[in-house]
Amino acid sequence: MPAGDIPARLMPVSEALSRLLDSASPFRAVRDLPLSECRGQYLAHDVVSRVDVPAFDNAAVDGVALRFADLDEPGLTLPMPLRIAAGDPPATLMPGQVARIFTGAPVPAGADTVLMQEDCELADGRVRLPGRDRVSAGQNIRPAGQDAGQGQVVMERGQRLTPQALGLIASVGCATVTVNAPRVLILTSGDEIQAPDETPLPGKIFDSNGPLLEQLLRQSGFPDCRREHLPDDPAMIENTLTRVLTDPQQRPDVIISTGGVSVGEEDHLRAVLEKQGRLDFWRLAIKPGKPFTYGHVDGIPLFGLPGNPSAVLVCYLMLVLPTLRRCCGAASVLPAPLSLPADFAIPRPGKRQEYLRVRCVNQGGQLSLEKHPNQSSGMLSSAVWADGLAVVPVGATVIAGDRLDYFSFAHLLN
Ligand SMILES: Nc1nc2c(c(=O)[nH]1)N[C@H]1C(S)=C(S)[C@@H](COP(=O)(O)OP(=O)(O)OC[C@H]3O[C@@H](n4cnc5c(N)ncnc54)[C@H](O)[C@@H]3O)O[C@H]1N2
Ligand code: MOO
Repeated sequence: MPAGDIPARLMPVSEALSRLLDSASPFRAVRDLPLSECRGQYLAHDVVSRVDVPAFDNAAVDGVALRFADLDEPGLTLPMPLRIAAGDPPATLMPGQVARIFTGAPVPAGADTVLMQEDCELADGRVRLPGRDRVSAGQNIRPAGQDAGQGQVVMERGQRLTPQALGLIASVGCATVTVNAPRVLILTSGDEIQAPDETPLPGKIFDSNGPLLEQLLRQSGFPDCRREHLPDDPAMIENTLTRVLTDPQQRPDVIISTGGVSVGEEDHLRAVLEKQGRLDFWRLAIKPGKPFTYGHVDGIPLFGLPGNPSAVLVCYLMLVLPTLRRCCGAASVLPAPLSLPADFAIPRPGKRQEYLRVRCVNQGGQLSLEKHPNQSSGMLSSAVWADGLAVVPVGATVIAGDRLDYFSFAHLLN
């Protein structure tokens, strides 16, 4: 499509997402990291357990270990010559005896059941036991390999390293993991943009997209990001792209730009992309975010987000992040939305699928969605007020009580 031509139809969001996911190729950049440094990142390789977890049958409670077959009528009293604490080596229990045992300690060979100390009477090296009818054979024993078996894949490539995943990986004896480590270049654009620490100048605005995108990336597991700013000058945009693509120290794996992709005379990014690389598609039926642009330069994917900050937020969460996750090998790239009633109306059908900045509120135990009164894509205060996005499909109208798909920010960034 020659630069300047405007496509007759806006591409549906679902089609754009399918095309992005289909085009996602695995990241080549990976890095070995200690567990303490990789929270939130995505595994590049499966994690295989080095051991059985637990490594041995162990007591789930503080009490006594015995043979179920030794139990009889209530009141039977047996000698307790053994004492086994967590960390002790394996021991053996003789028939007709019980062992004092503590939570996490190895169940001695010969024992098959553990009773809680509250259910017995311990005195003078002997134990008075309950009757067999009050006990189940095998109770209170956590069997070896219950959590993970030696050689078992416990975490798969593409899975995210949550705190609980890191705990599991440590439990199977792995101290480092290999994570995807794409370098992301954030390109903000526009002659009107100033850094937030500069003196405000007439006609200029402070850059919010740069900090917004950088923190979105960090929070979603992509800490290796760098920012550059582009003026509204095609030659300088070309030079910057050539420099970063040809210098191995700077060459990114992904580029995310903001601004300069609409139809104005100062919107040059798309034209440069077409000249220097390949434009895959442009203009979606999404609100905010209509001028969303996707292409490649020298084989590197470039997501061209619009300049309006809330369009950046929506396009990142709904289109860019799912694609990055797929490049990491993730099977699931978007959370399932909740279906919640709206407490507002949208009387006129729209031509674009709209992502409203909403809050989920609890009224007397019933959850419902409240919409920020100002949905301008130039505003970020509404995105701070909101805790998620509600989706209004193309052509739909809404009356209060209608259910909408709702994605919380916490869930989207989880
Ligand atoms: N004639 C038309 N005009 C516009 C259309 C259209 O279809 N026809 N689409 C509108 C829509 S929708 C959007 S969204 C914007 C997006 O335009 P661009 O992607 O080219 O973005 P810019 O024009 O460069 O910037 C838009 C807006 O965002 C501000 N901005 C840019 N960068 C930053 C930054 N780093 N931090 C904070 N704010 C930023 C910029 O100053 C503009 O106000 O186009 C509409 N126009
Ligand atoms: O698609 Mo734009 O972000 O609505 O203003």
